[in-house]
This record gives sequence, C-alpha cells and structure tokens, in this order.
Amino acid sequence: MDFRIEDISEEEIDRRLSVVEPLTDSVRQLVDAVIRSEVSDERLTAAKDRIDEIVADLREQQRPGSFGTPYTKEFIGMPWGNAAVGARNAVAPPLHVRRSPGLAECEMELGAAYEGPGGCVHGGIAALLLDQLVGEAASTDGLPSFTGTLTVKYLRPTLLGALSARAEVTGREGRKTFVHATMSDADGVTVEADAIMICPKDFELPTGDALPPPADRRLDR
Ligand SMILES: CCCCCCCC(=O)SCCNC(=O)CCNC(=O)[C@H](O)C(C)(C)COP(=O)(O)OP(=O)(O)OC[C@H]1O[C@@H](n2cnc3c(N)ncnc32)[C@H](O)[C@@H]1OP(=O)(O)O
Repeated sequence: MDFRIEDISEEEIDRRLSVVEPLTDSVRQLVDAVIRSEVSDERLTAAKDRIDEIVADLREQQRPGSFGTPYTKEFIGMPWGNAAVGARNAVAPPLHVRRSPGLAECEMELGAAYEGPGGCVHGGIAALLLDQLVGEAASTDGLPSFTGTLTVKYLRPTLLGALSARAEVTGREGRKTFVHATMSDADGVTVEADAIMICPKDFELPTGDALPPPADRRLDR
C-alpha cells in the first residue's frame, strides 16, 4: 500500500481541491453528455478530436502508475484517485462521506453513467459504493481495514437518481470489524450489505513524533 507522506497544510489541500474538483465535475458532465448526446455523427467525431487534444495536453506531465493515497504529517489522507470517492476521479460519483465513530453516511445522485438494468443502478456500482462506505465506517478508529468479505443483498431495483447510503460498525473481534450497510431511495432500503473488514496482520502504519496516534488520524479527505 502507498503511504507516502506529502507534507502540505490543510489550506494547500483546499487550494488543490478547488482546482481539481471543478475539473473532475466537468469530466463527469462530459461522460454523461457522451452517453446521452443525440447530436450528429459529425459532431460526435469533432468532439472526439477536441477531447483527444485535451488528453494530449494533460499527458504532457503525468504521475507514473496510479495516484495512490498520499498523507500529510497530520495523517490526513488524499485518496484522490479512489474509484468511489476520488476528488480527481470522474468515475467516482461525487460521494461526500460524513464520518463519526463507527459510522459513515452519504447522499448521492447517480445518473446515466451508473446504469445497469435500464433506468436502474448497476449492481456492481451499488456494491462498490457500499464497499467504500463499510471501509470508511470500519476505519473511523484511525486504523485502515481491508474488505475481507462483502455480502450484498439486492432487495429491489434501485432507480437512478437521489440516493443515500449508510454503514455502521456492529462489532469488533481482534483485527476483524463487522459492518452493516444499506443503500436507500426515497421509499426505503434497496440494497443491504454485511462486511467483515480486516486490519492486515503485517500492516504497519508510519510512526514517529510528527504523526498523531491512530485514534486521531483522519484517513481521508
Ligand atoms: C478509509 C478508506 C476506505 C477504503 C475502503 C475500500 C475497501 C476495499 O475495497 S479494500 C480492497 C478489497 N480487499 C482486499 O483487497 C483484501 C485482500 N485480502 C487481504 O489483503 C488479506 O486476505 C486480508 C487483509 C483480508 C486478511 O489477511 P491477514 O491479515 O493475513 O488475515 P489472517 O491473519 O489470515 O486472518 C485474520 C482473521 O480474519 C479472518 N479472515 C481472513 N480473511 C478473511 C476474509 N477474506 N473474509 C473474512 N474473514 C477473513 C480470519 O479467519 C481470521 O479470523 P480469526 O482471528 O477469528 O481467526
């Protein structure tokens, strides 16, 4: 796992987010527009050429591999490439998770890019988002947990649109944390999941005077 330290202030994090979040939102708009556009083939081809130019521009300076999760010395994580919550990842829905001890919650708007059955959320997307949320709930004690087992039960189709999700720790046993999660629409729960989250035995967090104790660490931002 990538635990590189990037020693920047919270103000610098906010400054960087103020640049990349609008860019990511624009790319989400682009994805949605491509899916639903009904302009002529000529205009679609012209759009492709313009997008290729932008891609070439961005590729002039690229980070090798993936973004990883850099941390500040205060251990605030920046998982900005993350597939569910990444601030720089247009694949991620704009998922803003609220955390409190043992609990993670969020609201989201899932549009055309997240479709499985016509008009409904893809089951894999529901599983992805609930997987993220159980990880966030399990990690509110400052120690990261990996998903060992995630059991997902689809109770009824989840229509695309405004949704909420919630994950709550139901128990801990050694390095294992048990979490229950739900995804809901306006009429109630559509998907539920149970997870066994595990803090790996050989996992070592960076230590040192400059770093806060695990309980005070914020694993993402
Ligand atoms: C804030 C950030 C949120 C991010 C959320 C993102 C969530 C994710 O997507 S994580 C990515 C997906 N998950 C993975 O890639 C995990 C891959 N697997 C692994 O790395 C390892 O198998 C891991 C960490 C799960 C367990 O490894 P290890 O630490 O060696 O476990 P091990 O010592 O064998 O077992 C410890 C306990 O867990 C149990 N256990 C081990 N694996 C599993 C499993 N897959 N499912 C359930 N229980 C398990 C064991 O039975 C044992 O229980 P007990 O203490 O009662 O005997």
